[in-house]
Amino acid sequence: MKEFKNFINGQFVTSSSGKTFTNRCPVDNSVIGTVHEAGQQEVDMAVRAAKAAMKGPWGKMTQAQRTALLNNVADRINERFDEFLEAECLDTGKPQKIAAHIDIPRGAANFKAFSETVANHPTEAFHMDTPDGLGALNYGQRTPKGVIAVISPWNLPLLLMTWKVGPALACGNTVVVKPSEETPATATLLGEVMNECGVPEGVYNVVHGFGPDSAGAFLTEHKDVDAITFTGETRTGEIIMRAASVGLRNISMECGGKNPGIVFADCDLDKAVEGTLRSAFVNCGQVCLGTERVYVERPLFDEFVQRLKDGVEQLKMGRPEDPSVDFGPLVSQEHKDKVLSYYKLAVEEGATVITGGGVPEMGDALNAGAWVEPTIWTDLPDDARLIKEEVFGPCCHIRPFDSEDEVVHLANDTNYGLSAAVWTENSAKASRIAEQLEVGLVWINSWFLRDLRTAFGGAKESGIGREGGVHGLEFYTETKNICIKF
Ligand SMILES: NC(=O)c1ccc[n+]([C@@H]2O[C@H](COP(=O)([O-])OP(=O)(O)OC[C@H]3O[C@@H](n4cnc5c(N)ncnc54)[C@H](O)[C@@H]3O)[C@@H](O)[C@H]2O)c1
Ligand SMILES: O=C/C=C/C=C(\O)C(=O)O
Repeated sequence: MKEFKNFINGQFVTSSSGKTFTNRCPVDNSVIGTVHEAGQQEVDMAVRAAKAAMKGPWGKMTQAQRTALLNNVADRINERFDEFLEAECLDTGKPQKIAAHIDIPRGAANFKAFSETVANHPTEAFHMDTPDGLGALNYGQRTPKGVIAVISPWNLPLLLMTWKVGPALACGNTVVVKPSEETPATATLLGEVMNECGVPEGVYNVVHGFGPDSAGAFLTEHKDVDAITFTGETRTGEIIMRAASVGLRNISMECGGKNPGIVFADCDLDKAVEGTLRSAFVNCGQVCLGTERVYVERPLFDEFVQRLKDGVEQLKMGRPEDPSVDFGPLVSQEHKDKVLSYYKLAVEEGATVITGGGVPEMGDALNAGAWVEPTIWTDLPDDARLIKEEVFGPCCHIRPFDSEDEVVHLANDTNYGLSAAVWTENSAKASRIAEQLEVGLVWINSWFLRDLRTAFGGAKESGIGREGGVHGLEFYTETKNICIKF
């Protein structure tokens, strides 16, 4: 039985209120351990420690010293790779094969990439004329914002948390992280790594708990938090924006999606099927960038539906440690109930179920887990709730289209605007479509291919702001203009 404590000022601390909650593994609903819930007192301690650390050794380090420390953190994550892998897969139930390829390596890489960005991006400089003819020089200086609150979700816990902690620390800030209550393990383990690498106390803090009336709300409402970076549901983002409005604190929001996949008849069909299989079903469909609406040009429609169905029916479900397994459970019983309610709704709204639609028979021990079948539907009307709302499960709806204009209209007919995948061998058409899509990210003939130097974020209700590369620097630093009169 494990214990997950808060990590504050370099120490693992229990909750002064004595409040705890149970962390369960969604594979079989077994108990992993007990999590110590942070109350107002622990959140105050964490923010105080983070604020003090800005004035301590961390605040006085050179960029090169900080970079060296963050590189050590990345290396240490890789040295303790198997522990991170096991912790992440117990919390989420995801196959180790996937986490070993995506979550843990990116968790480490996030600590390396942004030090390079900080070192290699200049600030602006402008010479200006003045009436006396002598002129003046303006130049920009980036300074850390201070204490950054990081609120992260459960679907890619280490990856999405370090995607924020990496640049925040590379820019010289300190952080207080509130990981999802579903996945406390890797954020806690990272506390050990920070200590092992000699990251000064108070630079990285973790408070465990829930959203409302718990650590999430206490942290985002805290007046000494200077900026908040959030990944999660759009409705949660709205609540956090309200909290951030007090004291005009800056926010970065990476929220939900209802992402289209657009498959033209001139695509490379093998690649389009394989790519859509990944984009709709990897991580049990729990990826914000995942495809939940697939539009296929009519001549290819029947063949594509059949090929995707065949692919889905070959996915192997099972325990995370089995190397042949591609498909795990959802993250929790609660999320399973939500996804199954959408499976029921789809049928009520008139869907034809091409495959799946229910709960798989997994055998005795696993039947208590959060398993659902990967599911494909066709024939839903464009205004169905299932076409409008994010399910965040292993499912997609496939609909035929006849023209470029029609598919652009269908793809954009949503409140969300995170990402899209376009499949065609005609690059002029691909660019034409990509430029018309109201999203933050378009992949052409690929999906979730990430270059950390590029802008990442969503349009419409999928988010506010961009992180990644220099865009992250804009959020994690305050740019000061210094004007020197000659
Ligand atoms: N755009 C992206 O980059 C991206 C990436 C991953 C996930 N997501 C989105 O995240 C969602 C799934 O994650 P989730 O269910 O963990 O999201 P969620 O919004 O329920 O929770 C996210 C985090 O916010 C915290 N939280 C909840 N209420 C809060 C409150 N009132 N104040 C402060 N904190 C609060 C939670 O405890 C958790 O740590 C999906 O909508 C998905 O699309 C988006
Ligand atoms: O579930 C959402 C995945 C988000 C991925 C990233 O933020 C990233 O790759 O940096």
